[in-house]
Amino acid sequence: STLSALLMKTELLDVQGQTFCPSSSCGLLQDIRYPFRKRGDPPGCGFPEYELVCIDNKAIIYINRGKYFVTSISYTDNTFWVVDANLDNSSCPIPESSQYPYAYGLQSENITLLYPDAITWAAFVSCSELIRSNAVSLYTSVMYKPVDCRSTKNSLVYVFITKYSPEVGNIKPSCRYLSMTPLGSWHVRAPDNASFEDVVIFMRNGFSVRFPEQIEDRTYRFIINLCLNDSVSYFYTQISSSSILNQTSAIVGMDLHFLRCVNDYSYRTKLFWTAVAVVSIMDILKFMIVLAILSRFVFSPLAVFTFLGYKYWKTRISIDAVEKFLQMQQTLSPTRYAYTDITAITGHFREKLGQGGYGSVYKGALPGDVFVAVKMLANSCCNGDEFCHSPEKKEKKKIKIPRGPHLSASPSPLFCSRRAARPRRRRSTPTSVPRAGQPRKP
Ligand SMILES: Nc1ncnc2c1ncn2[C@@H]1O[C@H](COP(=O)(O)OP(=O)(O)OP(=O)(O)O)[C@@H](O)[C@H]1O
Repeated sequence: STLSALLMKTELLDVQGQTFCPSSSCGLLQDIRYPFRKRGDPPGCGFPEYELVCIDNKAIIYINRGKYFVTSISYTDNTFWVVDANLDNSSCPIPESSQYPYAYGLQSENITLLYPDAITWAAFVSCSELIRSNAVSLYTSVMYKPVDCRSTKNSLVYVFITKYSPEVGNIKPSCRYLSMTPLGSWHVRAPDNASFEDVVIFMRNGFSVRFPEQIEDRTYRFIINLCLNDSVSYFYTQISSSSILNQTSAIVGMDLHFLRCVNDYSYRTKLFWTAVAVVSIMDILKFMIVLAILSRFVFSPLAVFTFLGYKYWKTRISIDAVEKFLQMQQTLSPTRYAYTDITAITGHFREKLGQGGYGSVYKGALPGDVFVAVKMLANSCCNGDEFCHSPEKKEKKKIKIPRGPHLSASPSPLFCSRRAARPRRRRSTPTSVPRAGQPRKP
């Protein structure tokens, strides 16, 4: 069903309006298709030898200029059943064939395609002498059965059954050949002693014709070449189309087109399924090759570029973090304040927060209500060296640990590092500060 869907899809994709060889019917005869063709079908449909003409709901085929009705077709057995169209409706019909006696089957020099599937044949002869008893031919025994309804005084008509190869060359010297016809099929054979009445029944039923093997080989090559050309031209047509849909469907459509073509000419035969298998394998190979090419030239570079991009992005992020940090540090750089500023910031040293080793710490407020602690050096022994040395060290230390919690600490404009070279810190006690609460000018 999937395949049918694909084939139907291909039908939809066929924008060229190309005509394939759909099966047709004629009267009761349904599903007429490859290797048959109907008169008027496009060239390439079926074979000329298998051309059928539908007249009055009857499918007619010409075999060696003989006209026959096709009554049934068996695509599984590669046979079809025909009845002589010139057989009259009288009770005394004989084949009207004016053809040369069949050397073998129905073939002639020009026609090598159609072979009867019948084993038994009826041969009609006209003799100048009475044949009294069963005659024995050179190779096989044949029984001459009189056809009284066709005989005259000077021409006595007989019929005899022969197998495989008609015994035309071995008829009696007093007899001349009239006509012959195959009877039945491989399975349905006329008995050796069949009477004329029996032969009439057989003739009205017709005989089976098969598709010979050698045509299939020739046919296979023909079909494959035809369908390859067809699908290639389909591909170029699609590629040169202005529609993107058509262009993208060119590659897949080409395969489906090919399969559909083979199916039309060789409906679900061994050839068709072989073509399906070959096309499937080719498609898998094509897919793998395309995948390998894409991996080599697209996916691999893409993965490398993605990785490099990711690395670059990560680096940018960390650089941005450092830049941000450094910018923040600019606001922490030491600022010189006048004493009047300090008094304004601390509100005239209104609120003392504590006492350190070097001086008292007061609460202050910078513009924008930023609260700071202000230490007033009251007990410096080192001329403010602490203010000069410690900030650099502090900066470096901070860069190494950019996300430390101290970054968000409120800035202290008068910040004094404990790492500054100074004497071992003394515990701050009120008694150790000589002028606690009386800050001197910094
Ligand atoms: N930001 C602040 N907020 C509130 N109080 C503070 C603040 N900074 C300092 N103090 C008070 O001031 C006192 C002295 O602080 P400081 O940092 O000067 O101590 P220290 O390190 O012992 O001094 P030094 O470095 O001069 O030896 C603290 O004990 C604390 O009570």
